[in-house]
Amino acid sequence: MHVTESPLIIALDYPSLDAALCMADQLDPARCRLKVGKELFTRSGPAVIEALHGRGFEVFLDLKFHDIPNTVASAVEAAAEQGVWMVNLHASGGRAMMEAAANRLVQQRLDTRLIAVTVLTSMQSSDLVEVGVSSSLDEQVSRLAQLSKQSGLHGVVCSAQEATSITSLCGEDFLKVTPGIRPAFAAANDQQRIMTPSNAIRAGSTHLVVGRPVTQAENPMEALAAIEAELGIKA
Ligand SMILES: O=C(O)c1cc(=O)[nH]c(=O)n1[C@@H]1O[C@H](COP(=O)(O)O)[C@@H](O)[C@H]1O
Repeated sequence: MHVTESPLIIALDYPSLDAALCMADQLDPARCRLKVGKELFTRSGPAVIEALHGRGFEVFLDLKFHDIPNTVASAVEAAAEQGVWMVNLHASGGRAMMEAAANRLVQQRLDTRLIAVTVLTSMQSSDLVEVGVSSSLDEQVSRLAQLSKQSGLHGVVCSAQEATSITSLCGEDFLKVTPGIRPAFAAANDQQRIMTPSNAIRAGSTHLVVGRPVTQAENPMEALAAIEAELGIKA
């Protein structure tokens, strides 16, 4: 497996193994990590993880688990046994769920990073009100980040807009994995809390998740190169 210095994680949000591997084959494990999400994993299963590992990529398995503690701990264990670099769950599942999952990785000596989604980057304040959360969006993200840290997780998924405050609350080493990354040339799509790649790094994001700005670009490799240039990464 190649361990890259790049903060970039490319989201392989494709409907088939073939389409995902077609993109992976244009990419280089020295340049980025890859994220496998719900659609691709539901269609292709663990075969996609194996195929990406075989090409030298570190993989973030993004299935955002949210269930009772024993179920989530067992699912996280199953993901980690496939050798993935990172796996995630929803922090709103609570302390007992997160502790069970984190403890399971320690007990089984599994070296996979476990991170928690705070508030989805597709949500804004009014969406939180609608689901009965009365605190502000920033307060909710901070609360869930601190709970994730106390529960033994390695970091969180948040928007880059919250990365600075999470660093001051949870420390530099606490991972801030930020989707909603939108270079100036890209459309926001369904993302609400967005930031450019360079501003996200300046704000303290440790990893940037980029999907459609690269995968749906007319020329994906040119789009990736533009993001790398913005970040000062030499090709
Ligand atoms: O956990 C995630 O990866 C995630 C959390 C979140 O709050 N927002 C979010 O967009 N994501 C994922 O990050 C990716 C973003 O893709 P684009 O919006 O196409 O760049 C998608 O695969 C989402 O499933």
